[in-house]
Amino acid sequence: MWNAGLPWHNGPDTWRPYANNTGGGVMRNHMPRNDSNWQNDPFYGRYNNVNPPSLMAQTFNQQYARAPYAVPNMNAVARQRLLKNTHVPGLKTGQQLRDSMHQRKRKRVENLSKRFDVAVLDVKMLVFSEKIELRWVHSEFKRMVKYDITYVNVKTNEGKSIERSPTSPFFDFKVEAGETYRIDIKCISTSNSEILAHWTKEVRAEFSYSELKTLYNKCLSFVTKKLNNDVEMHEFWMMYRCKPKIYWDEIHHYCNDVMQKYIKDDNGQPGNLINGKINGLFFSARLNPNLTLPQQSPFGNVRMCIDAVRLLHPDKHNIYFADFYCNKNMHYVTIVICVINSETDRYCADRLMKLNPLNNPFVKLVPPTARFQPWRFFVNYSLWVEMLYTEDIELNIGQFSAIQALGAGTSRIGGLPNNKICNICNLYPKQTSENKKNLENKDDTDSTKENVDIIDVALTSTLSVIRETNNNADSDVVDTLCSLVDRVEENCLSISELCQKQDPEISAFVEKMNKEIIENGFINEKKNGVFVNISKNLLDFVEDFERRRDNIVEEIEKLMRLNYLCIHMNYKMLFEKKLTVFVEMEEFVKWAKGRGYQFDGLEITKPPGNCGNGIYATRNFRPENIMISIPEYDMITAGLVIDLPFYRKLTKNIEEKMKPMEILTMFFCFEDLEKSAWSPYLKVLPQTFDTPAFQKIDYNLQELPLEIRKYWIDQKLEIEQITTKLLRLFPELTADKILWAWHVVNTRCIFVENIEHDKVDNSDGDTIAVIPFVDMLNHDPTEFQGIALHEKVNGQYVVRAKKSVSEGDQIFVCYGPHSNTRLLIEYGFTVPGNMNTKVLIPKEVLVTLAKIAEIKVTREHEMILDEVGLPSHLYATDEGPSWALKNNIRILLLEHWQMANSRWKKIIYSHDPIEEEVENIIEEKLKIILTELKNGIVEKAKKMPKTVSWMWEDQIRVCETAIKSLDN
Ligand SMILES: C[S@@+](CC[C@H](N)C(=O)[O-])C[C@H]1O[C@@H](n2cnc3c(N)ncnc32)[C@H](O)[C@@H]1O
Repeated sequence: MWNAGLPWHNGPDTWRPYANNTGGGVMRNHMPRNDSNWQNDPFYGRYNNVNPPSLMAQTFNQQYARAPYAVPNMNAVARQRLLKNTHVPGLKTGQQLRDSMHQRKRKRVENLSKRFDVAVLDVKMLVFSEKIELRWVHSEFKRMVKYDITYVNVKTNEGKSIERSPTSPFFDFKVEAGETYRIDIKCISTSNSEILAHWTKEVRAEFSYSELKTLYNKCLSFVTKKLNNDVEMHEFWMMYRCKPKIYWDEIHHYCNDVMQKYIKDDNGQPGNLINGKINGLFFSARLNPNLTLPQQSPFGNVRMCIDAVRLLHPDKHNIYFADFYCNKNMHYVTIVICVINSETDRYCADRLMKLNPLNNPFVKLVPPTARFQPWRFFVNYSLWVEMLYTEDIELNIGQFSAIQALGAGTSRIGGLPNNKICNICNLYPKQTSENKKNLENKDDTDSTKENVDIIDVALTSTLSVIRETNNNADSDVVDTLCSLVDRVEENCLSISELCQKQDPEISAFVEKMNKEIIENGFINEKKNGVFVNISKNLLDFVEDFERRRDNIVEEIEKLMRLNYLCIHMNYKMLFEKKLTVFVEMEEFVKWAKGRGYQFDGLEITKPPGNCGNGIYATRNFRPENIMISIPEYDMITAGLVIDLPFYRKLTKNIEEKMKPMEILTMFFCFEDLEKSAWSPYLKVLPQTFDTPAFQKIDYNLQELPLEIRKYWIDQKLEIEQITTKLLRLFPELTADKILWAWHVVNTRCIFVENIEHDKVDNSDGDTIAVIPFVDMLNHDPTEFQGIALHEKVNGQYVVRAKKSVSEGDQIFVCYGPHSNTRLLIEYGFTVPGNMNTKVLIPKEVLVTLAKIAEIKVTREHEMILDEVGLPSHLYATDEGPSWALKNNIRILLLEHWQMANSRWKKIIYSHDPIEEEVENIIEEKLKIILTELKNGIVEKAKKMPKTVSWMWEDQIRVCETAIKSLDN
């Protein structure tokens, strides 16, 4: 039976004491059992550390019985040699390397901060894995300054310097994920070159939260893609960690039997948020398809097993998603396990994606169904789940067994690089993200980077040959060999070396390896054959590579040439587009100033996110200050358009009058991008819109909340009617052009009371205008600082500051107290945490709910409800149900005698406060009504497709807030 009470081994090995193998001790107090009833015995669960028969692994003893030379003693020279050569994560040698790296980094940062003794610039920074955005406050230093920005990759020392004027206090640059950049911004006087202020920082290019979330979603779709969203998981009972014997030796001899966590290496996505940031110990829970523990590991020849519940208990641990990547064949997900409220837990809670331990597709815990039953644990097997436990672990909580090693612990110092080509797990797969770099290196032989992968594959297969060949070999020796192969690999993978065709180096390494084997006396009569085979394989590999290298390189070059062509074209297009956008905006600003628009202290910039352009303050404004002023004659109104010679002529034969919306839509359909007097303005207008109408999404009416249905129907009707009419009047137009023009007007027009015009049909009013520049202001329903008004006395349309505005702020206005559904349908965006969400309760629904709340509703009540005509609305604010809704309930609670002879009017329209007793009943009934309403919406939401379910969830939240306020 697997490790059940039998001694670890009977040999004279000195490291035995830490291996909890004596049959006693806290974790090992089980009795060896051979019965088949283990599943039914609660004592025989995960807590007593005995494994079900399906988990039984071969113990060391079993292996020992078959292979007399398994795990022999290692002589001191060999051990020394191994320590020197082998890179085993967690082993002191590697740790020292990393410690000194960190020390150097700290020193660098300290030195940097000492360099300048001047004011510190206030810089805000957004870090992504592919770019870093900087924005700084230009306030104290008035006009006569410039900003020098330098960024340098601290590893390669490559970087750039650029200069920025005070009107452009922002900059962004592309980065390599995982690389650290030193950024310096200096504010320099242009008159005497004195440095007035300075800011510097070393920043690692790593995932922003949204990037991590995208990676998480990619991982989710990877694990759910199969079998109609069924996640492939198997149960496990133990978590295990395999390492070379020397690793455990070291812990036993030098670390008091405490396995210390160590800094996470560079495995995985280079931009992940854990490499070099948190300490941990990797564990796995993956079993063979027949649920037995694997008998081989690439990480070492001794396996430590720990009861899963020790490392993974929802009361004690939080788990986080940290990474998703692949190395050619296998996809990996990295799950971080933290002791709740530990330092690492706090770090992870701020940066990583927390997983629900009871419900996630990677490592799932199932609570006991009865008392004394143990927790159950499941792990996904469609990808490799790496679990990083972030605390130290005492060796005595584990059980140890010997297994077959397939390697030395890692095949690269610092970790294996991920596969950057894979579309499944890369946010920016190599083909696209490295366009620029590849283009710049077009003729550089570095291009043979692809070679790396081929050689990588070849070496991996060499390793597998070694594994196969030396089935019975001493695993310490195999470890040494593997580490040497790693070193060969590390050397040959240097691209420039490879391209200079320094393959002899590989041969030199192989030779060196052979010498090492002989020097250390590993070879004796018995094993000679095995090692000759191994070295022969390596030599074969080198020769084979030599033979095929030219072909390989030629093939790759062919591919690269093709690739470059595409990359070059794409990059050129992208660059040209960016440049065009920039130039167009400058042209627009010049054009606007030329027409008398005033907007000193403002500039148009693209804010983060997907919201087009926005207006930013480049200086402070006080409340009431005018920020924008536009001559009123420049507002684009229906009256202005219809009087323009071109449109007068165009509409001369049209007898019917056109409405303002139709005229403005016609204007944006016909204005010529190049020849129009508004050309610079037309060029900065958006080409597309995110509204459902523009995206051609047709909602099923029944799936929309009542609150928005009418708005959606009306919008569709308006677009349909305007399209039909404009196509009839101007057959040269297309429906798509009309749709675009209608959107320009609808998303940008502003309420203005226009003077009546005899050629404009103002039967529905004439209150819209498109006002260039002002229409660049984005919406914020709560924090808006701008109030826009037509100041007729001054003949200007102005935007004033409602409150103080600081330099660097984006200026917002409020488009209206719109719910997110309305914002989406009308403007194509939503606002997180929008308090204007509204739940509409139509009269019929209110009456039905009132009856459920045992209110006796009669025809008379309904007639009074109709006559009073108050809407029954709920809003997301926590002030409770609206006065109107309460009043409607009050109406429904009227007694028959109170309604007779219009007596109800005195009650309902009275200014006296409602009596406390009545108020209490109203609230009691409202609570029942709203709870029923909420339950109804919850049921409805369950049936809704994803595209609209958020709308229903918003409605549920509003109901819950109202119910809660009644409770209070
Ligand atoms: C009057 S325009 C504002 C200027 C616009 N951003 C541009 O690039 O021209 C209205 C449009 O701006 C975008 N927008 C405004 N406020 C937004 C916000 N808070 N979030 C996202 N997009 C917003 C929406 O696309 C909306 O249709």
